Amino acid sequence: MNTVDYCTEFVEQIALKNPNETEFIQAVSEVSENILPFIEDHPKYKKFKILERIAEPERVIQFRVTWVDDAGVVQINKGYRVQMNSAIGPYKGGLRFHPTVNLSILKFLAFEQVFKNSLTTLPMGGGKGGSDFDPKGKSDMEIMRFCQAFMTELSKHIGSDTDVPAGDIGVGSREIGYLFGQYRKLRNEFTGVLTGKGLEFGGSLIRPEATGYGLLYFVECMLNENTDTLVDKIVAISGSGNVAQYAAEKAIELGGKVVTLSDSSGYIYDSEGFSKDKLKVIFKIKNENYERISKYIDNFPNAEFYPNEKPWNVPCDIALPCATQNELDIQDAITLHHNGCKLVAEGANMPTTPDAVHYFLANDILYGPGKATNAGGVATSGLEMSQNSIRQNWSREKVDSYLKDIMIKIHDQCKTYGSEPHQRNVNYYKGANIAGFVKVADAMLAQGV
Ligand SMILES: NC(=O)C1=CN([C@@H]2O[C@H](COP(=O)(O)OP(=O)(O)OC[C@H]3O[C@@H](n4cnc5c(N)ncnc54)[C@H](O)[C@@H]3O)[C@@H](O)[C@H]2O)C=CC1
Ligand SMILES: O=C(O)CCC(=O)C(=O)O
Repeated sequence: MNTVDYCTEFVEQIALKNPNETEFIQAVSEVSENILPFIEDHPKYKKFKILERIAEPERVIQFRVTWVDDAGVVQINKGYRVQMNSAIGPYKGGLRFHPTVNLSILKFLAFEQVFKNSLTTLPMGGGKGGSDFDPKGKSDMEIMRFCQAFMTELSKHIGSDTDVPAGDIGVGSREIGYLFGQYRKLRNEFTGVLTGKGLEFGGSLIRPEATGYGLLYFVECMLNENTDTLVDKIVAISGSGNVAQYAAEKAIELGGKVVTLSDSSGYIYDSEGFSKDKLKVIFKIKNENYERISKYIDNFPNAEFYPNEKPWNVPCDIALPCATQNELDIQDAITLHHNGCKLVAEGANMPTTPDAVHYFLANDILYGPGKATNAGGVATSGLEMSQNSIRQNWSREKVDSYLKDIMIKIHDQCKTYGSEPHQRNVNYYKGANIAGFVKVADAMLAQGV
């Protein structure tokens, strides 16, 4: 069978085995595009069906979450944990609370996480979980009761050496606190079973900032590779949650001019660029008041709000999608290109549709895939696990310097596997997929079928 037939058959099998799981099939297809030709050149991986095995979760746990809302009404949600691969370490990956959560989305996220965690150079397997619970409009007490009910079930399946969840969309430090409190009560043990914890109870400095900061450290590497820097670059960012906020903060610190942020209601455009003081207002709107991004205009009337639109039609040098999956499509890619965008790096997981990725690669736009560029978050979670294990708290400077070092190492791995003869740009898409695969694949080979 030639490589093209092998690829086609592989993806067909995945689609047959996982019917209607659109996002999961998309994630596996994207990875296999680079891995299957690599496997053809390294038959040991083919013989032992390593990619086929990576694409089948080791375990999927689904459970009922029942809780009582403020009006005394019983509510029922679905809870999940996908334990995808533990060949190189305990399952590790976030929890997402969002009404769109389903098995397809969590399997795609868990699959991506396996490769991402491998790239971090730390010993972490891949997992992901969450619920279709919608935190929007819920009171603090409702959030607490939901988290307690969710952890009552989840606690049976996780542990500091088994599976260590963290935050993702809809799960920040408040939710991690409630989840941790419930685990501690149920198990009567104080252990690093979650990351992203508060500093008072085992959290790590820099973890909140890590995904956004790491993204910008990676962008710096991509630019440096082309003897360029972030200074004076116009940066468009989507999202306004954890990743977007700290991506904006670090981009500004490195000399960039950040002009957009967004949420699911639309985007704001500030042609003067956000300053650190303006960002503080956004942090307050989003992290304390849980309000819409359009509130920014009340404070800065010169800025503009575009309801129900994405920020990709704003002229920029660099685009950083930091909101959610498939938020940047082919039309957005063409618009970005025509407006002069030279670099796209993903803060979110799989925010770029496959046709848009191929458009970037074909048009010499530097493209950094999320599994490499947003790995700083989980890497710093790995550093939190290390600190918990040795009962220490490292300084901000120490964690930040580890984070920077890890992002440089991820960039190096992408270069090793993604440099192509006669190509000016590193193919980070290919490099990240192959580098992430090799470590997990070799561990699986060594451990037997
Ligand atoms: N928090 C972390 O450490 C990491 C997060 N990620 C990914 O980054 C992305 C953002 O996550 P966080 O910032 O943690 O979540 P968050 O809950 O703090 O923020 C999510 C942001 O995305 C926006 N958003 C959600 N759905 C949207 C939609 N349909 N259209 C436009 N905006 C939308 C929300 O309004 C919010 O501003 C997700 O793809 C997540 O999987 C990736 C690596 C690590
Ligand atoms: O820190 C973690 O374990 C979770 C990070 C995460 O969910 C991600 O990288 O997408």
